[in-house]
Amino acid sequence: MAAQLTLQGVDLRFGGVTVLRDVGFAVEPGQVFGLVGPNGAGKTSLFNCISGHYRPSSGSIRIDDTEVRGSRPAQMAGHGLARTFQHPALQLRETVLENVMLGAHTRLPGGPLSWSLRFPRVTRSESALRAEALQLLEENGLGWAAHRRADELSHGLHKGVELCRALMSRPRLLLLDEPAAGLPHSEVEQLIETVRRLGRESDVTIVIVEHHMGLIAALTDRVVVLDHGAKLLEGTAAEAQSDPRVIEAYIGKDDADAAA
Ligand SMILES: Nc1ncnc2c1ncn2[C@@H]1O[C@H](COP(=O)(O)OP(=O)(O)OP(=O)(O)O)[C@@H](O)[C@H]1O
Repeated sequence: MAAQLTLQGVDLRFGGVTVLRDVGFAVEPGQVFGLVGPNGAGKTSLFNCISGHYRPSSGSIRIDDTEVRGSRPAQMAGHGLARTFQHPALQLRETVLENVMLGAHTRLPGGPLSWSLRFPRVTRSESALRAEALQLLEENGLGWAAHRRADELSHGLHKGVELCRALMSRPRLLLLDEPAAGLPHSEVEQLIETVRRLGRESDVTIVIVEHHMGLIAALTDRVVVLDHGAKLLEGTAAEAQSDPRVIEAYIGKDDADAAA
């Protein structure tokens, strides 16, 4: 079942630098939720807190009723979380199919010993997961690339492969960090269709960090705007786009006054 994500009072400090200050919001199960804000606002840092890559200095992060603040990334996978990164990190010398199958490691029976000894139940599960990975690639227009090495593919296609890898864990909560960055217009349109389909067909809650406001407006139910590590506004994408505080945060007060 799609997850509910609740953040309360999340602070993140590195030494004397405050990166996040008292951030709180709730994402309801099945929502597509946007996290926007100018460069350096703290969006990726907040994703890192949710996915266990950073440990918040204080505050609460709950998935459904479970407190997960301070859990490590591998434990977060157990809570149903998967994410993509601003800069996809694929195993470049492996095939696209092998990369996607890596996303399913939490679903293989046994542990590293039974995997390396290739027990029959492991090989049976592996072939079922291989078929599933191929189907995911097909659904996302990447079936043709399954047996290519990852380093033969463009940056845009890496993003598609990374999304398939995240989906292989069958997440209940999916974090997408700037999925449209560096994509040409036609691929952004395709990405919007893909995320819409996910929202319709998969039981998953999606949180997207993105600068592409067209994508945010097309996909999200609600957004939070971060500025200087704090929540500036929560509302619909249209409300965010027309709010003077948000315009000022993006373009600076003097320019906002001049444009008014
Ligand atoms: N590990 C770290 N150590 C120190 N400072 C950090 C660390 N990670 C992030 N920061 C700082 O936190 C602030 C927010 O960075 P972050 O990457 O989260 O912003 P962002 O909103 O995702 O920006 P962008 O849109 O440019 O990706 C920046 O000032 C950054 O330098």
